[in-house]
Amino acid sequence: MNRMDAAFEKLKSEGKSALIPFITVGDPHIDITLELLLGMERSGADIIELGVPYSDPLADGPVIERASARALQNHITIRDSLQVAKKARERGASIPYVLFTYYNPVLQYGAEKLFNEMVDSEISGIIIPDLPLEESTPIREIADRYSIHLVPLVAPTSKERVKQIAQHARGFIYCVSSLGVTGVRSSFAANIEDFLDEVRTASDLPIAIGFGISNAEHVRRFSSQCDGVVVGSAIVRRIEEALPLLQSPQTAQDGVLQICKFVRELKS
Ligand SMILES: O=P(O)(O)OC[C@@H](O)[C@@H](O)c1c[nH]c2ccccc12
Repeated sequence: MNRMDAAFEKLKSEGKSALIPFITVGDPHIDITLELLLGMERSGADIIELGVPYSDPLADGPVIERASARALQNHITIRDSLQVAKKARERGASIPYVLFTYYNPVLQYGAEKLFNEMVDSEISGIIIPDLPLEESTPIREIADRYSIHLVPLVAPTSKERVKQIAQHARGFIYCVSSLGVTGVRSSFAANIEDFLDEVRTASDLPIAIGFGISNAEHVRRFSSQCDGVVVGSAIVRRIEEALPLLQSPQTAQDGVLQICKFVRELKS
């Protein structure tokens, strides 16, 4: 049983939905990432998406694009993401982590090597947004060998592909709430509840929703229908706002606490 499966099962038995924050590794510094992983867990995060910064984040809006640029100034790599996950485990972190990376860094690093090291870092899953179903078989076969979940994305436009994607899904199914790129939204696709029902009937796996979820009301709205709710840009934007605190050793902890306070609000 993968750590992620256990987390979803436990939450389901408690009638709860997973709060799944996304942060970019190394934004603004790898030591801050470590403190955020531990602090967000203490603040109610149930699963954390660890974003590997990339120079060409096609599916990302401006907030995460800027976070990737800040992290790349520190030359953050996939290896750093694996190491910070391992350090968090050594510091007592127990919630599941999902590595979030575009396909190119996976190819550069070597898929076999990556999955082998993900086991060592106790990372439970991976999301590769620009890996289409048609090209995903070799990666899924490696992932299955290491019992790591290759989590697929489905969007309202996926239509009949939802069934195909669901058949090959592992871990959970990431439902994108609306078209376009990541980023805070005030409204979602009109038929979003129908879309979620469609995904629900296509698979027994947990389903999580992401894109634009930015406050406790959004989290509450989707928690009844989804097993997980992903919040990225709204958290990353608070990291950006707290940069002056985070970038000075004397006040970094205050900055971390500010972000953790927001996570606690989302979980409330
Ligand atoms: O930032 P948002 O709107 O809260 O959406 C989550 C998103 O950040 C995270 O899951 C993610 C970051 N980059 C992505 C690219 C594609 C799909 C999902 C993502």
